[in-house]
Amino acid sequence: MEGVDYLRDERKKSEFDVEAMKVAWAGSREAFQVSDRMAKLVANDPVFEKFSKPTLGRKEMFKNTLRKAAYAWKLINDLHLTEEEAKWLRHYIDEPNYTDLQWEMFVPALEGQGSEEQKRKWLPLAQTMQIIGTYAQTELAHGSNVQGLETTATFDHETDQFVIHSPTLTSSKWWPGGMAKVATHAIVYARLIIDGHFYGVHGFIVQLRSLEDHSTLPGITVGDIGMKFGHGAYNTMDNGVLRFDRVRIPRNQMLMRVSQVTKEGKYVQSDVPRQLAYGTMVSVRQTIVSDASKALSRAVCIATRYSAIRRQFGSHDGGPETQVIDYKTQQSRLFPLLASAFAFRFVSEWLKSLQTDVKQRLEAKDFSTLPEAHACTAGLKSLTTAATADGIEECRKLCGGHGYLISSGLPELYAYYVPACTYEGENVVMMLQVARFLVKTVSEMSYKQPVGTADYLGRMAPLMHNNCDVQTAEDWLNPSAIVKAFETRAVRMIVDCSQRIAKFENQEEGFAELSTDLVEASLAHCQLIVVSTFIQRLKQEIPGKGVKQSLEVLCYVYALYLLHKHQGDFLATGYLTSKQASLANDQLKTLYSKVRPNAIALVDSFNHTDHYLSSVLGRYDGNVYPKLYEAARKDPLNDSDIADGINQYVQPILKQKLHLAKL
Ligand SMILES: CCCCCCCCCCCCCCCCCC(=O)SCCNC(=O)CCNC(=O)[C@H](O)C(C)(C)COP(=O)(O)OP(=O)(O)OC[C@H]1O[C@@H](n2cnc3c(N)ncnc32)[C@H](O)[C@@H]1OP(=O)(O)O
Ligand SMILES: Cc1cc2nc3c(=O)[nH]c(=O)nc-3n(C[C@H](O)[C@H](O)[C@H](O)COP(=O)(O)OP(=O)(O)OC[C@H]3O[C@@H](n4cnc5c(N)ncnc54)[C@H](O)[C@@H]3O)c2cc1C
Repeated sequence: MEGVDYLRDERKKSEFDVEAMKVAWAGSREAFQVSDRMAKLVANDPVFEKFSKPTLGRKEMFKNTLRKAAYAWKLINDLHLTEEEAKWLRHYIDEPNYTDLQWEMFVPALEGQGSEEQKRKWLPLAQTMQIIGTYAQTELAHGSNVQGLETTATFDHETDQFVIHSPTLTSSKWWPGGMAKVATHAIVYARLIIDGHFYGVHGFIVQLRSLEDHSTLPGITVGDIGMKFGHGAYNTMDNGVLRFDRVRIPRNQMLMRVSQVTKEGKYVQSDVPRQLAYGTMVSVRQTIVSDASKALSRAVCIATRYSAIRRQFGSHDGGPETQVIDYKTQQSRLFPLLASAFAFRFVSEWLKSLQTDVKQRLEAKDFSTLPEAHACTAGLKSLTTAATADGIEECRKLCGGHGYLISSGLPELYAYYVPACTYEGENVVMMLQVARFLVKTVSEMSYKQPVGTADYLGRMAPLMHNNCDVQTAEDWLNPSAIVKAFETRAVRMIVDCSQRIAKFENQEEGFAELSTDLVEASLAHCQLIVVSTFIQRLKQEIPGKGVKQSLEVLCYVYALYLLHKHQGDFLATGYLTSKQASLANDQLKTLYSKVRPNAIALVDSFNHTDHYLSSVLGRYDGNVYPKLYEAARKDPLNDSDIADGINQYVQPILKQKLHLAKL
């Protein structure tokens, strides 16, 4: 039998309706249709071919990406694609480039932080790509600490302008995507100075390049910061370095929604919180959570299909060897990742709806949910990107030696994905933001009832004293037992930290001293959000034969896997006994055997095309070995029998050996 037959047999074992599961994964039939249409459009167009990418040099690779981005823009216009369709199109092209910054950061920054007048002027230019923008916040010496940025924007009363300046080497903007070679404009974050007074960091729209010939404008020095980790992965992007030598911009190019500077040089704070200036980061963090489920599902799809094809050991009487997916150890590494992909998908949908709600409230000047939205996006960004990056690497290992080949698709995926743990808020720094929110919520509880994702803190008294009543492994198949365990663990960890901080004379010192425990408590809070969201999702109607049941199994796998992984926390907080933790682990093993017959159908439900996966190991048809052989034959080193350099550097050594032998 060949891989093709193995996957065909696997698909026959499925106990649920795969087409209905595709809709559940996508969120709705309409969402499925849009993404499916765009996936096929990209997969079937030779312009978007990407198998040759790993063999291209940096310049060729960059140019190739520009060509694809230009073609994509043409398609978007010619086919009158909607905003949603255009997003999916860019997603499936699967090559980081300047348009990510244009659409995910530049346009949202204008929308979220521009005044009505500024939006009227700049948005149409950006939305029609008459200008191309980037988000220039991070500097050589400061990324996480936004208030520590050094670039200055000094108001000049006489000319009614701001003077943008890089006073030190370390103030050079460093990292912004698309900035080195493409962006014509940037939203530059700088210290606002009026009459020698510092008014905090603000965003300014600065033109970098001529719209006529693309040359850099006077006073601007800009370039690429150099090659990044993983050959093809993120090197299609021109992350840049930028310096300003007293560049002048009109006063009305400071983003003025949150605060304004008048012609007289007066600083006026609007009636909106200053944190709205961080709004672009909040919205992109939500997109990053959604991207995590896509990246993880991609790696899991490759590893699952290959695990069903790969056979090692266990042959009796000349029969076939065991599929590696049947090894319990393989299942215990793979299936929690499969479950995590679904968990992240559902939590990202929930986060999107939270974001929409916050946006509507902000328009009505209701800022009450902003701190929670910030904590949720920061925490979930951190949780999902860390788990996804680790998960992709685990999938590579699950594919054995072949996972190390570029043609497996996994090394490039990892290298593309792993900076998500750093960009848009370094993950530990983000978890500390969650901790601030939680500690503050606890400290305010005497006069303010916690709401939303923190409402369980309001049920602190029972959660501090209850014990788990699970007696059998079956008892763990109960959503309320699971939620209660996660709530109790989180509440006890948060309260413990809060009480210990309170003992310090200086609370900031206490926070710093306990920061490692606080990060763990924040993780416990975020895991509770993901688990609860999954459970809530299952309370909704989910059509299709066996779909809900399969998702229920995955939900329990996700929750009990976390419980097992973090059982130290659960035991230390005294809610569980070691017997109950061990029962959870027993149940987890039973659940793996329920996932097993459905594993291939579950990864088929992601609806990933072979083009998107770009993996010989993860091919839909399972024809792995012939295609691996074919891919290897195509390597440039195999172009000739005798490679360049052999006659020059190897033959002389061989000949010298002959000479020595004669002696
Ligand atoms: C459908 C198809 C889909 C396709 C998918 C395609 C996906 C593509 C994904 C997009 C890829 C885009 C490319 C990647 C680009 C990366 C861009 C970047 O990295 S850009 C660079 C990214 N850089 C970073 O991310 C930098 C990270 N650093 C920071 O964000 C800040 O410096 C800080 C938050 C750490 C500290 O802030 P600081 O002001 O010093 O001080 P404090 O801590 O004292 O906080 C004071 C108060 O403010 C509060 N608050 C804080 N933030 C927020 C907020 N956002 N909101 C609200 N509130 C907030 C905070 O809670 C506190 O409240 P309270 O206690 O007083 O009540
Ligand atoms: C691929 C990529 C693309 C990017 N694109 C952009 C872009 O388009 N625009 C842009 O402006 N920026 C961009 N960035 C920059 C990115 O946003 C920053 O790198 C990120 O915010 C982290 O900041 P940092 O580099 O200063 O890390 P640092 O803060 O220097 O982190 C170093 C270490 O210090 C720790 N640390 C820092 N502060 C604390 C603290 N308070 N407590 C405990 N530990 C701490 C961190 O946990 C980390 O382990 C990009 C980065 C990458 C990698």
